[in-house]
Amino acid sequence: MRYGQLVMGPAGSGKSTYCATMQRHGFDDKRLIKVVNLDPAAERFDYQPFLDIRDLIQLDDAMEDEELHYGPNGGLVFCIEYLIEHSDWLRDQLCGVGSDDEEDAPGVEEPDDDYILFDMPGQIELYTHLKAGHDLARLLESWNFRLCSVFLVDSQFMIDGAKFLSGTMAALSVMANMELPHVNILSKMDLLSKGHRGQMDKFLEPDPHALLGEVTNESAWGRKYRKLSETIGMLIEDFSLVRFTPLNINDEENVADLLLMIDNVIQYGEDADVKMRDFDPPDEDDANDDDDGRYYRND
Ligand SMILES: Nc1nc2c(ncn2[C@@H]2O[C@H](COP(=O)(O)OP(=O)(O)OP(=O)(O)O)[C@@H](O)[C@H]2O)c(=O)[nH]1
Ligand SMILES: [Mg+2]
Repeated sequence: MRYGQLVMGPAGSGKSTYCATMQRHGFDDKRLIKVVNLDPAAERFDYQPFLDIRDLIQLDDAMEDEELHYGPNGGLVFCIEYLIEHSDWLRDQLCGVGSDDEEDAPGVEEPDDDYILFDMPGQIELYTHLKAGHDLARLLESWNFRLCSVFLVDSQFMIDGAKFLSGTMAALSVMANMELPHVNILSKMDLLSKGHRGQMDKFLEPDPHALLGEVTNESAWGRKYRKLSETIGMLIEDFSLVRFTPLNINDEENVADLLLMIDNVIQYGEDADVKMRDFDPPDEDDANDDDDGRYYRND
């Protein structure tokens, strides 16, 4: 089985830093977490990429091409579409050259629990409404990846009601478009002042009505479109659609908890063998033993 996180979010929200942090955390924990760079415009990152889209196509290729003449934004979208059109390249790199997973060819060895983070570009429309992000997720799933969308939003942009709503709507669009289990992260918590950190608490278990009160009283626009804002608030609340998990990359416990949460979402580790051990027969009145006198342990 393969496990993957598609790490998405607006430009500069901390995606590459998140990948580097998780890889380092895994390393300390003797756990191999690979990172694939899918940002054709990336210049530097602090992780060891297992695979790099720039070996297939670079942003400059799309921008300098005589016929294409893309600007940086269209160029980026072109590169991801190009990657999907050349999915053989990606599959060979991810699953081994000549691998034929789609047909479940006999003799192809499945790697044990491959765990891969995909560091995506900050071109948010790739995930909110274009087909490219959605298609990439389906491709990976067809190669036996169990995936989770990880959507990062910079916590500094989420400190008032209006910004929170707009970040929430972006997260909702990604959820709807990607059709994957989804985790939202408030990144860069270490940069928030103490005061702002306190303010942030109300967004972690959001009460859309309270937030909307704040939004709708703020401006003439807010008052005029009060009903619309209220309906959006109800949508968020009724479906419990959006939750954010804060991340301070300097707090190891925070990093470990977040990774565990995502592991649970993609059911990583649940297929591990259940090991049985014999213990001395427990006391007669010990209520915790199993019928056959054995304890079960999953380690
Ligand atoms: N203090 C602090 N800085 C951060 C954190 N995450 C990212 N940064 C900084 O924010 C800037 C952008 O971070 P990246 O990780 O490159 O963000 P990105 O989302 O990969 O950016 P793009 O790929 O350009 O969209 C860099 O200067 C990082 O050092 C964080 O958790 N704490
Ligand atoms: Mg990046």
